[in-house]
Amino acid sequence: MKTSIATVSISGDLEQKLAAIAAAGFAGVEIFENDFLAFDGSPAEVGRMVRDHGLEVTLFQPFRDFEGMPEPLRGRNFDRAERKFDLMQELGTDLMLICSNVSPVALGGIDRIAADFLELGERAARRNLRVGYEALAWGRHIHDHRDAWEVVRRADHANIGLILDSFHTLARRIDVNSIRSIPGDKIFIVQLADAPQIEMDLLYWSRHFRNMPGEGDLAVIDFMRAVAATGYDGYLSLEIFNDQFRGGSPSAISVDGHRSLVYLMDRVSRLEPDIAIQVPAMPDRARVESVAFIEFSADEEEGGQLAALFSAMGFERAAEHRSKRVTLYRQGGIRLVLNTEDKGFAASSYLVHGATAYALGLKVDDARAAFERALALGAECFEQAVGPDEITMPAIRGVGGGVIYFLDDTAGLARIWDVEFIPHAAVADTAPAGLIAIDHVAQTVKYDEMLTWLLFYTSTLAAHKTPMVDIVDPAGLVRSQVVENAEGTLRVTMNGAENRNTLAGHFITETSGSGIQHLAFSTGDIFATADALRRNGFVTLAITPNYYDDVEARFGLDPELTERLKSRNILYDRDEHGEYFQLYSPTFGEGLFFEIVERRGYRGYGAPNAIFRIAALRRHLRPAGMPRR
Ligand SMILES: O=C(O)c1ccc(O)c(O)c1
Ligand SMILES: [Mg+2]
Repeated sequence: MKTSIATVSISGDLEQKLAAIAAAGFAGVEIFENDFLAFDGSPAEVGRMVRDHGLEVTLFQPFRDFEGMPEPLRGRNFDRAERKFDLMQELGTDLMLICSNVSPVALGGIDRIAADFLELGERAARRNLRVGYEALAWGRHIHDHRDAWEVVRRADHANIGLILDSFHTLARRIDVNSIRSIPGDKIFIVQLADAPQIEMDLLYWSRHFRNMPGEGDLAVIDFMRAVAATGYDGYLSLEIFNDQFRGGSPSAISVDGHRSLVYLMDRVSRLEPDIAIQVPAMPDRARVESVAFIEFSADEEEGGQLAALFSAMGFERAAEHRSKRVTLYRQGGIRLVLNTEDKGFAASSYLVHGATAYALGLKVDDARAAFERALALGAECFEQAVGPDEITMPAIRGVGGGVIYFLDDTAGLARIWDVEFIPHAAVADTAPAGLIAIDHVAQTVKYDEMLTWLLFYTSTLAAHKTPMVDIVDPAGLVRSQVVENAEGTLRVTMNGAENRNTLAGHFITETSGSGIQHLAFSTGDIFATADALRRNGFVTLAITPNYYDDVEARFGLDPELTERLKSRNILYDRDEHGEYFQLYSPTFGEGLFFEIVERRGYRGYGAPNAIFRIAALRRHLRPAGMPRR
């Protein structure tokens, strides 16, 4: 498969853009005229720069307001096109993109437009150039790829073809199956973009909110299936107008872009196995069976505090690592690993981020396959020296530089706990609290990394994302989106912080980056759990009495239930599937905390309660500017 990206999709000057695009693995680049105009060098120099990076110029664009014009504008447009043909020849590309005319004086008329393209085709042919016609969703007369195709068909010239752009087709909800009857060789290039589903003016939506395939809500897979069915096997070119990307990291955005194309085509080739496009072979998305463990890094002192907290939550100190200062805590199906080594990755993570949950172990159907797929999608492999009796778990780097380990039932990996750890003779300092499993892992990320990690998870693991919700923090909005699988065995909530004053923003600032901010454990009986926790000396986050008045009124709760909730600081929510109960620990360190939930059919995450628990959690934070500990 041949991948390309338009220079407008990323930030930086032309040199920075090309370097990032090449490093991410693209083969081609669309040169946007403005990037060229702003560059202090000749077209030939730009062409050389592109080729020096091992890239090809896939097209030059955009040429605007060409077709269906009255004289003398029509004549001038041909002169203008000839000038750009000169430039293209110097640049070293044979394809020009003409987007449909938006001028109020454009005359329209499909045969008039076709005649203009026939004449331009003749001129292009003299120079061995080609021209592709793209219907902008807001074009004056042509705003549907079916009409653009009719123009191309009537022009009937070898050097005139069609350019498809998923945004324009999908934004207008045009039936993508209409693409299946277009001959593949008349499609000169395919541009791809996704976008979040928001109701707004088409032009504004397109120019500011496009994102990478798989990052938005449009049916880009269906679009691409239809394109693939035509036999098309040319470039797949990202054209992403996005305000955030324009200001983002050129390399990170390029890596996301490349991943999005590989992932898209992986999905398409599984649905349409006979397509002409060659798609890299890789294992299918990994099925997550459970969150097998969470590993914390800390020094001795904070490690002791965390251990006390685990103990208060009813965890049993189950085993010690044979050779390292690593302790395994267990309760129900939950494993927490506390690493207080002063060497190795955990120690360096502690130095940089403080006491955090730096690693996530996922039990998948096939750990090797999950690892291979992640690498094929551009994930960074994680390796560190293992001791003589230790097992190497396949691992990659995840959010905030943390680690994701893959485990499975194969003999080598399933035995890890027995091989590496020595069990304790029952040392339960406290009574179990009925915790069963990890309900969800909550990661806090910088807002402009949200799309990166959503794509990372959904492309690697068999999981989907849910719509974004706003979480109201007294100090600002936090955007929250969930990655989960249908079985409910993987639930990762991602909170994107835009400003450092929010609880999430504070966590990012003070721990030097994104990471796991809280863990939610499930229980089958939140009231019994709350009582057990209390007996263990666990301090529950205090919720205001005002909350309970409101919740009782809002849901029409039995006052007796309200009282049971209130006396235990349990929050309540309900959706069409059932009820939800939550309680929280105060924050530990720079904002790490724990949650305990009981789901009675409920599918959400208690978003309406977030404002109340955030306000309460904030009361425990170290004031800004005060030294750590
Ligand atoms: O927003 C635009 O004007 C514009 C220009 C060229 C394109 O290929 C496109 O999809 C949009
Ligand atoms: Mg386009």
